[in-house]
Amino acid sequence: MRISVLGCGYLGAVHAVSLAALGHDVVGVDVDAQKIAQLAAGRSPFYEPGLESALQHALGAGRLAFTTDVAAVRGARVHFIAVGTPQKRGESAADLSFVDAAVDSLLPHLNAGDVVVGKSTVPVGTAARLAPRLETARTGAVLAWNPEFLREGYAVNDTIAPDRIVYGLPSGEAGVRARRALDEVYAVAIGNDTPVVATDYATAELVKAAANAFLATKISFINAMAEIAEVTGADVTQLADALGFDQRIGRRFLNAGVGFGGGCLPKDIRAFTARAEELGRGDSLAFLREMDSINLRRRSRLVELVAEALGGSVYEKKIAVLGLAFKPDSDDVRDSPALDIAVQLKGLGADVVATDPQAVETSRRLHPQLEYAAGLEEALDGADAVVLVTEWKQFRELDPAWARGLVGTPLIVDGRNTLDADRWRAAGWTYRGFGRP
Ligand SMILES: NC(=O)C1=CN([C@@H]2O[C@H](COP(=O)(O)OP(=O)(O)OC[C@H]3O[C@@H](n4cnc5c(N)ncnc54)[C@H](O)[C@@H]3O)[C@@H](O)[C@H]2O)C=CC1
Ligand SMILES: O=C(O)[C@H]1O[C@H](OP(=O)(O)OP(=O)(O)OC[C@H]2O[C@@H](n3ccc(=O)[nH]c3=O)[C@H](O)[C@@H]2O)[C@H](O)[C@@H](O)[C@@H]1O
Repeated sequence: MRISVLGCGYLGAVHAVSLAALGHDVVGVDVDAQKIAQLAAGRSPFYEPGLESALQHALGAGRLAFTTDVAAVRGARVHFIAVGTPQKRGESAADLSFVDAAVDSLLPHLNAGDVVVGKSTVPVGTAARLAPRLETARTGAVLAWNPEFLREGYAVNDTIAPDRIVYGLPSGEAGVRARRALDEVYAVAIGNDTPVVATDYATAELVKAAANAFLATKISFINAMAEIAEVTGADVTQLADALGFDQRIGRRFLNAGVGFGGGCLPKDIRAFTARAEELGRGDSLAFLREMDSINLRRRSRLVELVAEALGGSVYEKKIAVLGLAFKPDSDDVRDSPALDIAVQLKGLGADVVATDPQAVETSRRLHPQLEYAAGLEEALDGADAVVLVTEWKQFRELDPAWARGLVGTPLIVDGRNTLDADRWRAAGWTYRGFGRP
């Protein structure tokens, strides 16, 4: 099937490449000429495992093209909207201007029978607001909403083999047409028994908001437990293990630490609360504000813990910050707890040297004032304290004996509770966990 994807960022580029890998003919469109030039040349504009090789393969097979010219969508049967929906500056609500612009840019190029499919995460009510535009422009096209649940770091696999597919469809014949087209797009996953939930626009939009709200709540719940563990001497990692054996709770997303960041969970819970308030149901989601506060508190608490461990102040102390990305296997530093902590420490007068296997360049663009090290050895050299904030494999597997030979003072603060405390202590380190002794 011929498919277009508008917006070739973390979501759209992966979507375009993955659909081409599944055998579709795909054109990716973006307003960012530099991004398009990179993609067209077979280079991923961001780090995502497996993306670049799949991109090169699809380009080589002639099934994938990239352009800034939206007219190139002509002839595609399905048009995915994958543009950003960032938080509005100074507000909690989502900025939908990119979605509106993308839909409007498509209108002159649609043919009767086309299906426009929203993938971006949007406040409930957005699809119902946009659908009449397709009718007014007499395009003969229909609108569906098909939220995306991929995780960065696993994005290609999550797109090719999702754990569920959700369609928000219009009623009547239009819905039947949209469903038929989407079933064709996802024929491989459906053939592999992936559950499909076909529903109305509002439910589909809400599934996405609710999923991210639930994940954020799970993380903030365990981080609230970490706060209590800190003052009682309990161990939050053992607590999480014990809770996780209860099948109804489950162990995943119960890792306490510096909390959640990224381009999605933080902005999505804020947009959800803003939308609930617009709908007169602010009370229903008031708890999400608390989840946000717990989450942000973890960052400042880690900074305090580092200061405490250094005798009260970080001023002029050399601190090696291990990690900048919001999670391992990504170069994404949008609302990253790790980068935020590095900036806070620097603001308190610490001599911060930060390193990350993939996110140094993305961090430098936002915070050129920080000092970055290309590798672990340089970051650890002479450090008064080491702070682990993104649990990359190379940091989890750091050898405490080797690291001890490099630092000035063997003090480690484990912001992700990911190291073996006994092993580090046995190697002569002062180990500080985050919600565990
Ligand atoms: N990053 C992720 O893992 C996931 C993101 N989402 C959602 O997907 C959406 C996109 O997120 P990201 O890809 O992370 O953002 P992003 O910022 O990486 O990418 C958005 C892209 O859209 C482009 N764009 C803006 N206006 C355009 C227009 N009128 N026409 C064509 N392209 C345009 C931008 O230049 C940019 O390349 C958001 O709603 C996000 O919440 C959903 C699931 C996963
Ligand atoms: O809407 C989105 O964009 C996506 O947001 C998240 O995916 P992602 O942001 O890639 O990353 P996650 O694996 O969810 O991690 C988010 C943050 O939570 C943190 N986290 C995760 C798990 C945990 O136990 N503790 C914890 O602090 C991570 O370090 C990271 O900062 C969701 O998991 C995806 O399903 C969703 O599609």
